[in-house]
Amino acid sequence: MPSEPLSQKEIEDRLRELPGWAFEDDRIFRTYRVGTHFAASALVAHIASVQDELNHHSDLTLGYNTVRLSVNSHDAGDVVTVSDFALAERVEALAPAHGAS
Ligand SMILES: C[C@H](O)[C@H](O)[C@H]1CNC2=NC(N)=NC(=O)C2=N1
Repeated sequence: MPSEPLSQKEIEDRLRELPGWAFEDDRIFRTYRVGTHFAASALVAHIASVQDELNHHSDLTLGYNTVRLSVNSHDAGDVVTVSDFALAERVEALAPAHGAS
């Protein structure tokens, strides 16, 4: 069942609880910085596992020591929904164990 698009205010209210996350071009996104390239690749693998669990997938970009996550909900017409924030909250919870900031 596709989620409903969130309003601009709902997005802004939710982003206030997610430092480091931002909204642009109908997506929410964040860049994590980690200590090494291999640590960044491990973070990508962990995020991918959670995305499969949630059946909600972001665009993940692996840099030298960064991981950029950008996501919206395709089934709602490529706009931001609660599913995107559910993923963001799960990633925020797992990131510290990877030394990500
Ligand atoms: C068929 C499969 O359940 C759907 O395509 C899932 C997969 N992952 C998804 N990821 C995102 N970001 N949006 C979706 O609507 C979505 N739908």
